[in-house]
Amino acid sequence: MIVLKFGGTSVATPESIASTLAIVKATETPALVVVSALGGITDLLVKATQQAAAQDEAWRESLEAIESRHLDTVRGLLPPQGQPAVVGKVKKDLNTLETLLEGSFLIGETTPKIQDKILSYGELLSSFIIASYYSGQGLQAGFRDSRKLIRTDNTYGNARVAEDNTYALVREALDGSPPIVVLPGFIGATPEGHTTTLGRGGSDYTAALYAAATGASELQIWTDVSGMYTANPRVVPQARPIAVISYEEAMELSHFGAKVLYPPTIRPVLQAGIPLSIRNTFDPKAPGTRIEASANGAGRTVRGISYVPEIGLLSLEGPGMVGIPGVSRRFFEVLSAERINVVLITQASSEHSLCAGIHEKDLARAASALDEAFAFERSKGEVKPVLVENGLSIVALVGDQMKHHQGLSGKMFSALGRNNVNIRAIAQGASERNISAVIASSDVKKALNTLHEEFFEERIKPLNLFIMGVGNVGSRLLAQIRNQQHYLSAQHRLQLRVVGISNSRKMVFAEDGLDLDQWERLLENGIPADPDAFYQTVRTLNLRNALFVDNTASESIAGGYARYLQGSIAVVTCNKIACSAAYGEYARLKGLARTYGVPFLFETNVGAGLPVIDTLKNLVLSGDRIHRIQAVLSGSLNYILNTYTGERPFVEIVKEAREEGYTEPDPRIDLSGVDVMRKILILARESGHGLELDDIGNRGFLPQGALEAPALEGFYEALQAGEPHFQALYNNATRGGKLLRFVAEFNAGKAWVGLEEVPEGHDFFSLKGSDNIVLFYTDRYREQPLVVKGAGAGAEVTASGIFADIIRAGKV
Ligand SMILES: NC(=O)c1ccc[n+]([C@@H]2O[C@H](COP(=O)([O-])OP(=O)(O)OC[C@H]3O[C@@H](n4cnc5c(N)ncnc54)[C@H](O)[C@@H]3O)[C@@H](O)[C@H]2O)c1
Ligand SMILES: N[C@@H](CCO)C(=O)O
Repeated sequence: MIVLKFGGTSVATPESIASTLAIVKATETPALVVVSALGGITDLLVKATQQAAAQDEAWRESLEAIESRHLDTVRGLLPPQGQPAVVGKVKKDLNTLETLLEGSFLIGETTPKIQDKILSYGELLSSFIIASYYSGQGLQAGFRDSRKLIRTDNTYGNARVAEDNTYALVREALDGSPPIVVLPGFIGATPEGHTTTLGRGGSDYTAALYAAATGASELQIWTDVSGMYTANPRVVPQARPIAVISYEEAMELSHFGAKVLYPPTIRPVLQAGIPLSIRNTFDPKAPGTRIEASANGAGRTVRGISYVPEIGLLSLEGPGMVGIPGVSRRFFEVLSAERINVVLITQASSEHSLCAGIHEKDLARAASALDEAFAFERSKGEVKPVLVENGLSIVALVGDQMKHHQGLSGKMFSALGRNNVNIRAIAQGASERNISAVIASSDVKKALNTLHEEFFEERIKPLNLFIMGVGNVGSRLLAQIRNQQHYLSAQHRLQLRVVGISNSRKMVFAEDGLDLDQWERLLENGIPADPDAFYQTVRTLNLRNALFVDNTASESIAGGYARYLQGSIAVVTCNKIACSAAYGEYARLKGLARTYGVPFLFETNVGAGLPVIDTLKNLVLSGDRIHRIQAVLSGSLNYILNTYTGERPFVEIVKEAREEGYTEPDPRIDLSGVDVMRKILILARESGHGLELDDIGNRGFLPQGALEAPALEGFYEALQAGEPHFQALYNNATRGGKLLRFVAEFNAGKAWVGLEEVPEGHDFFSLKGSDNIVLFYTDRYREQPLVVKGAGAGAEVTASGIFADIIRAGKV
């Protein structure tokens, strides 16, 4: 014997009922098929009853809707010649239903007993129609009325089943029945024959009773999802069905949104050791979830993640609670007297406070009852008024095997912490089957996805990027990300999603990631740019593994890093302003990154894509000490000084460097030496020296007045006018066989930058194009420095340096 149960969604339409036929045809026989009312009918029956009891004439419309749903179903399923007999019986039942509703309407009330009778027609009609349909399709199928088989007490609405009595009746009644018997779920009857209903999850319970009574080989619950999922798939799209789960785990997980099963109802089959599976009527090939009395040892430690929304916390606190027996008893007695369900309890061993999580709707009632009960202690200052917090939810890891593994709660809380999810309360019972955390409801989506990723997704980790600045560097970065997306997800399990983009005019967001083939068009059609609104959107979207990338040269954007870091959002930047601002600001940002455990990376601040800062960090981390740094750190100046021979005007070459993307957006920052000052300052700071920009000497080489011009055009004119000055500099150097280099030096705690003539054989002499070079002299590299050399400017190499920082941040 096998028992199949089809829920309301599986029998909602003629098409879905046809799907059940295919499943029943393929199943072994003998089989019992338990069905719910056609989807939506029970709600309509409840509505009609309430309307009738309220003497609202609209009950007739509800009844008409009920009638037409059933008659349409008959017409949709049965051939014309088979319809009259079935329609006749359906109409007869509908007439009785009408009489019952009419009665309620006339008296102006209903009772639980009448309500049960009315509700029973949902299942009675569906099972009869389906049995008729099956037999018309060549199955040897019959119908039995569950009211004759399931014996209950008279607790109408939630009747208790006399199981032994029921089992005997079932065995007797089914003896000699056809291979397939269709039965209504949810209903039973008292010994006197009065109709009753079985309460929440009633049809599952009916099916479990039939399976236990007949000693079935399996109970299959057919629904519209492919089993119990690792998390609610509506919140966590990557959630997947759990293959095998224990009864206890199913109980714990049953809290989660999509209520596939109400586990208490399946107790009879588990007691009888009958396996149960949850299957999808609309995807019958999917294996679904198998629930076993004990699935110990099989599969993972964490079986699923559940959550309970709309939770409030009550905290009772005060010095008068310490060491006084009976406080918690009174606390819970008050809640119990108010019939308030307690969902979660915590008390610290200091005994100074007691905290309970309850459903939000009960919060105000609970608080006033508790305040009243502890009024005396409050008046003496022994306890404080009850603290009430709402807007909370519980997220929980569930798994029988968790108790055998240390480190799971550590992993859970650090994953949540990394993503800025604040934990308000924690509970873990000694069974260790469930670790629960109370968090803000606004964090639930992020928390569930984070935990799912941590415990179930060995596959792909998403990185959610918010990119500010899409000029030379930013646009190259987007192109590189687009080209590399596939490789990263295939080879490194990283899914890069660009969720937000802004330039100084427009910004655009897409939670699932912008299409990088058309980001220009999307941005152009975006909303007006506003860095504060950008930040607010990042916070509102509240995505895990979020990264803010700054490709601007803007001071105000750099001024916003702190708020991102405080929100546990990593910051990657090629903008040098923050790290070369006042030392206090630099140190504050690094401190925030440490405090919030989130990366703050700026490798491209020095040497563009070259690994200069990373090399320096590794030297310092491994205990080396930096004595001296000698470097050429300006790609644009090196390009200009390498290209200038006195033949073409100096200013023309400056403009060329700008067009090549070597200079800052404002080339005066390069030509004045400020860019190089910033870079050597950052290297000095990373070496452990708290220098300020003003401490750095600058032997500039521009003609007088060039930097005083208020606008770029005036600056270019001054360079033009200063051509003889540049020629003289060039000639002086080359006359002695030397070359001009703009160098930077840090030595014994001091730093300076300036133009120098370097002779042949010098490390800087052969430096080509826009190359940079950095020589580190340290404890370990005393005579022969550690050298980093290569292209030190250009949008492409800079973008690749930012990209490397993004990956570094993503792998943390
Ligand atoms: N070019 C290089 O070789 C190189 C190397 C290392 C670092 N960098 C740094 O890269 C950064 C960008 O350089 P670029 O050449 O791409 O500049 P760019 O002028 O081409 O692009 C700057 C981008 O930032 C946007 N922007 C500016 N101010 C903004 C604001 N307040 N709000 C929003 N968006 C704003 C602009 O609209 C533009 O999209 C600079 O900080 C520079 O120091 C460049
Ligand atoms: N403008 C910078 C870009 C790299 O930071 C330079 O010329 O080196």
